[in-house]
Amino acid sequence: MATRPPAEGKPWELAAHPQLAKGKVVGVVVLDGWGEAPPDPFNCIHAADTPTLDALKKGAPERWRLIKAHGTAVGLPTDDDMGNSEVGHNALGAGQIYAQGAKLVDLALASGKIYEGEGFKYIQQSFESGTLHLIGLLSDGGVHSRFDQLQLLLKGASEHGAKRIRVHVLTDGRDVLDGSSVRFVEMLEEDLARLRNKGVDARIASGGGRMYVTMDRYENDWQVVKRGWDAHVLGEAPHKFKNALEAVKKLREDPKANDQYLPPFAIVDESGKPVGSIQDGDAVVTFNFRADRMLMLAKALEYENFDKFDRVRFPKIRYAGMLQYDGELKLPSHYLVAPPEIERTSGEYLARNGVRTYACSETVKFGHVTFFWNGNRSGYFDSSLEKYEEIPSDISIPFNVQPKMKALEIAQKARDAILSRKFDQVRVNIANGDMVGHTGDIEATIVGCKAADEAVKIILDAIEQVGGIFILSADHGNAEDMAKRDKSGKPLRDKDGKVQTLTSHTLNPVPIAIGGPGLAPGVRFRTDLPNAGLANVAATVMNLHGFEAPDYYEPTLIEVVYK
Ligand SMILES: O=C(O)[C@@H](CO)OP(=O)(O)O
Ligand SMILES: [Mn+2]
Ligand SMILES: [Mn+2]
Repeated sequence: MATRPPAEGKPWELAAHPQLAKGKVVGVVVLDGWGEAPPDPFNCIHAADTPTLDALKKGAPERWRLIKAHGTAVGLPTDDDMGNSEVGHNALGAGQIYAQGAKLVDLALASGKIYEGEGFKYIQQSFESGTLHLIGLLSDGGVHSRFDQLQLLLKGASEHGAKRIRVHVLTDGRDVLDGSSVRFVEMLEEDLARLRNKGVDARIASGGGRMYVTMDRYENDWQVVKRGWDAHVLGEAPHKFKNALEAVKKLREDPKANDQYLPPFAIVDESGKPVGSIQDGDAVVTFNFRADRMLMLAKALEYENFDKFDRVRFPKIRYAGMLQYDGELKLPSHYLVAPPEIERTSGEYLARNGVRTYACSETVKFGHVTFFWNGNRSGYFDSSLEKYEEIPSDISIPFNVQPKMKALEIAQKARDAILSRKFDQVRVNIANGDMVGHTGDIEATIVGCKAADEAVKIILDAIEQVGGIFILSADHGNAEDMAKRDKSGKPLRDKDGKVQTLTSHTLNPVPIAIGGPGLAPGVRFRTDLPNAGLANVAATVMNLHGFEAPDYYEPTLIEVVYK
């Protein structure tokens, strides 16, 4: 697994592909949360009417195959780690496999290097007289954060001088089972009790469900972050409890409540005063390693000038992210672990070789085909060649109520961009399989999958009209399996006999298909790369644009064979 590409000093100019012509319009479609699994009542993709994708599958094995989208194939610590959008789109765009945030944090904690870095030394200056606040997702999903890393950080910080620690917990239920928040809070309380026994004043101070409190992304809804700010920083929330276990248990009693959407809560003392609001002189660490859903809070914590909501108070704190979340904005400016240096992405190469790119998605996935695709870098490589367009997502409407999301609008934008002939690459992310899949609502997910298929048809028709090429794949699984299963693959049932809903991503491979009238007749998938994964896609896309990929990229999936 590379930590840096061996590219230093290499030219940016890409060699012409010996057999494939330049100048074709290439449609790049990423279906979010769209894996491949056996037919089953809990496989929403199978259950949905998806004639366009079914037709592509018939092109196997020459023009349809499966590729890996989880675990070490995308730079995660182990092959038990499910895929996710960040690592998935990073790999798709970068063409190389990088040790990702989760892995880098593991290494830094295991070696103790995390405590020697600039970021830790910076926050450490607050330990003598201030409180250390840890804010993040309470989960072992491994997508945004991991509980064992929080445990190690708590222990390490206390051993390195933190005397007063407050944890602000965001409950998950999206990367882990709904209801697991209770167990995570219990486990965290056990750890904090151990710290108290050692003389550290350590407590949970506030919290809320990740989708309703704090962890919004791509500036979809600043109110989500404001709720978090109020609870974590100001210590103000509509619900007040004496401890966090009582909080999650009580708040979950509402029949409509779930971990993802728990309302914000603050922990208060006997006199009703918050036990852990954030004050001048305190240190704050956001302990998620993944960027997208921490960036908005990072802005609120770090930017002196900020107008997204009224912060009421802007305490003078020492703030560090677990990682630096945005390499272009250099945000946060202090961080505990250096992020993967994702360089020489296909987006940058293609821009430097004159390829004109249009990228589009709706807000909730917009950064996936731009920021993540380009190696966690915001902005354009060359604004004269690129156009990124965002379609506003529905706000405050659950995705199972509006499962078609903006699939049609994205497809129409892509169609127009293709037909305009102003772009060589038209890249989209279609969100339904993932966003609706995360709700755990099977019927709605089936509707969402059908809408995604219809969107694909619009894009493929446009490619047909301009004599172009398409390449379609996905970033990880989700909608193809909505049941938690035992080792043999049988759905697990709860105590009432109901099948346990799987709201998370999966370990499944994802399909990849190529086609279109512009694809040279002899192009087919190679058969010598059975273990290929998402990182092999970038070289493939470069070939479709008529270029050879750099030699240090993961190999292309295609070959040209004249029969
Ligand atoms: O919603 C998210 O943040 C993650 C799941 O935690 O999904 P994705 O990786 O598809 O963005
Ligand atoms: Mn995704
Ligand atoms: Mn997802």
